[in-house]
Amino acid sequence: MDLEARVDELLNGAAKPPQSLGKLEKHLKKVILAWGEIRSEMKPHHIIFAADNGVIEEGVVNYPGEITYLQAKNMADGKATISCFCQCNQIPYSVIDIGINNAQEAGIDHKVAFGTKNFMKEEAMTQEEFDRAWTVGEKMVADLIQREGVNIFSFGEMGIGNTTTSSAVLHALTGMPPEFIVGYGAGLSSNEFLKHKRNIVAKGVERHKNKMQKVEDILRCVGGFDIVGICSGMLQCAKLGVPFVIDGFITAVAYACAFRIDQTIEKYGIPSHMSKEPGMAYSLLLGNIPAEDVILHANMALGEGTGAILMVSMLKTISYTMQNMARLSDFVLSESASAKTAAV
Ligand SMILES: Cc1cc2ncn([C@H]3O[C@H](COP(=O)(O)O)[C@@H](O)[C@H]3O)c2cc1C
Ligand SMILES: O=C(O)c1cccnc1
Repeated sequence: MDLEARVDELLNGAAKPPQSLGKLEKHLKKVILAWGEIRSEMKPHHIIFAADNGVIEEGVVNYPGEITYLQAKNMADGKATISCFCQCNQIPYSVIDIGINNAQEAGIDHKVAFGTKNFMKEEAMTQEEFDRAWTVGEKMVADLIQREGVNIFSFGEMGIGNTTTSSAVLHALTGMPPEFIVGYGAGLSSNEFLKHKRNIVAKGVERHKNKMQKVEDILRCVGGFDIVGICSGMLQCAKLGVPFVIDGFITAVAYACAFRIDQTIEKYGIPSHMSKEPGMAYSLLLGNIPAEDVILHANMALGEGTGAILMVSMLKTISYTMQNMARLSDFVLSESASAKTAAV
């Protein structure tokens, strides 16, 4: 029997009506097919990349840039939302400083630079900075697989200005007008604010349009170090046969970029939560994940990866259940019931 048939047997042979665990069954099947074998243990790890963005000079955020460092520190100290979600669900996590604009320590130091440059004035990063950020994402994933046997990843980010850079990347990648992509980000605000943010996204992309033929160039010109790290991390997952969970607008944009670079990534990306940000559903769809496959619609908009942690927990639950519950073949039916069942 091939692997797909064995997974179907695992799911349909459990003592329950077929497909009664709905989308959980579908996603567990995707995880197992990504692994290439049925495994009894799920070993998750959540990676949060943190970096600052020069474009916040343009007034596209409601918070000071210092929050990136302070919240990344909170994360590393176990005091942020994502830390509590991870602790409560016993999921290990790492906070990676891939470009925080602060000399003090917050998480694991892989700082490429003290934030990107303002893309309204120049390219967000140099080619050398891009290459280093790319390598950080690849290496983090490869090391965790090799050292700790991680077999499912999830990603999150921390970076004031990240909904602006992600919107710019998505706009440059697809041509989709900013009106359909740009949302409020962290903090509720006015229509005027939204119009200004859309304008910055449109102008920033326009400014660099002649240099952005490849996805990598889009990320380099208008993206952020964290988006680059997530994108390369996802591609590394696919290369090494490990599935990953997608949550949040920024991570979904990184997924859309990764898909554009290598479509085999589709076999490895598992959706979790649908963010309030308007470009989220579209970003997933670009990587062939329809909105109906997203299990959680909780109106969260955080970016740290809280939805991913809930999804990993659900995947662990369904995996445990399929391996430990009774089988339909274990039922010992009375003769009359067997005759009835046979007749159905
Ligand atoms: C206290 C605080 C904690 C956060 N945790 C995640 N984000 C989220 O908000 C930021 C993106 O929104 P924008 O593009 O509007 O800056 C990212 O850092 C994201 O992770 C936070 C934002 C704040 C203020
Ligand atoms: O959807 C997200 O990922 C998001 C929304 C608001 C702020 N930060 C992230």
